[in-house]
Amino acid sequence: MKLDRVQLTDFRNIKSADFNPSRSLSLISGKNGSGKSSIIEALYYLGYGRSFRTNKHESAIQHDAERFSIFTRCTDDSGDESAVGLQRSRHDQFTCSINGNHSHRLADLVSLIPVQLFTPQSTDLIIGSPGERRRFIDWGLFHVEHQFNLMFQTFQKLLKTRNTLLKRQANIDAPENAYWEQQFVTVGEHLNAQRKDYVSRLQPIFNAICSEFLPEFSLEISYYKGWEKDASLTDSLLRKREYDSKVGYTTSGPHKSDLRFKVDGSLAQEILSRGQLRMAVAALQLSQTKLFQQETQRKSIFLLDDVGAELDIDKRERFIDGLVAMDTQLFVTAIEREQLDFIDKYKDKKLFHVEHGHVKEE
Ligand SMILES: Nc1ncnc2c1ncn2[C@@H]1O[C@H](COP(=O)(O)OP(=O)(O)OP(=O)(O)O)[C@@H](O)[C@H]1O
Repeated sequence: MKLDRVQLTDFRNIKSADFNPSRSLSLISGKNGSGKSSIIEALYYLGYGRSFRTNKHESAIQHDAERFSIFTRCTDDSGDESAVGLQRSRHDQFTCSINGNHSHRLADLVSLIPVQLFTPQSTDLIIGSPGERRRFIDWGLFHVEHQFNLMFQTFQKLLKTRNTLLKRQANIDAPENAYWEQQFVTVGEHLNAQRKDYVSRLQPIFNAICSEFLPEFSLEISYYKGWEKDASLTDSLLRKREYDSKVGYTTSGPHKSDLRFKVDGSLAQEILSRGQLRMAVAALQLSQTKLFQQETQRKSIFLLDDVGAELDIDKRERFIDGLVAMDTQLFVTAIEREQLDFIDKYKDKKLFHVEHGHVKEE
């Protein structure tokens, strides 16, 4: 997917912007508070239907405006053109429009435009909560496995049902409840198998990229399924039944799965510096981009916010080289162009300057 034109209206401090990004690399520079991250946030909305900075859509609507809108003309990987729009008002639910057809289904938008993001907070992928890492794996599965979203939504519903039964102290073995338990196990084992398989496909790519990005360390990534290693989910649920009833929720299952990063047997966050952790995250994201391309023959859109704050100059260059070589459409923000002085070597690039919410091509 490539975005050919982007139009923003009443998004944060951007009253109105209309620009044609490069199909390869767009550098967006400007002073603090000029609106660079707002552009990245708006593009992220196209890929996720939400912000990465806030859960409140209202915060992204320009003060005094009723709604924001984000519109793009894009070309997919088979050369078909689409017009995609998204609006959020202070009151409505989510609505998007794809080639004139309106939809309230987030999945319609999200499956169309695959977007990845790297920001100063990206180390959370390693040091943050397991939920961050599950979302990372699930992004890959969502874009690769057609039925993944349906299965994931079904699992969430089954988990909710099981937790409700546990809270009510219901007898899980009663015939009317045993059905739900069985469904939970079937879908849960399936979800686990897909995640495990995804991580095993990602591992060799990650190892190869890490040996280039962090050659001084041997970084290993492993998958924890969310319950005891050698047990089936049925056995684990049975073993924890009494405890789960006491606490009122399910303590084992794929909703507890995680990724673990280790360097010589120790947790990566105990060994690596902050900059090295960022490189590990960059390697992880590059691996995911590569796997996504290999398995779908599609290209993703990559957003790199405030790259100067994240990585030193050769790491920045290596990361951007990797993304450009994979033909992702890349949007990079920096306070000053000099933070990316190596950028001159890229042929197909565009430079944009942002000032008080106005975007101008240089
Ligand atoms: N809802 C809103 N309406 C109008 N302006 C807003 C809104 N939300 C944030 N702003 C303002 O938008 C401006 C742009 O913020 P943004 O985070 O995009 O800046 P930036 O260029 O990325 O800055 P930095 O380099 O400091 O990260 C800020 O001055 C912020 O106060």
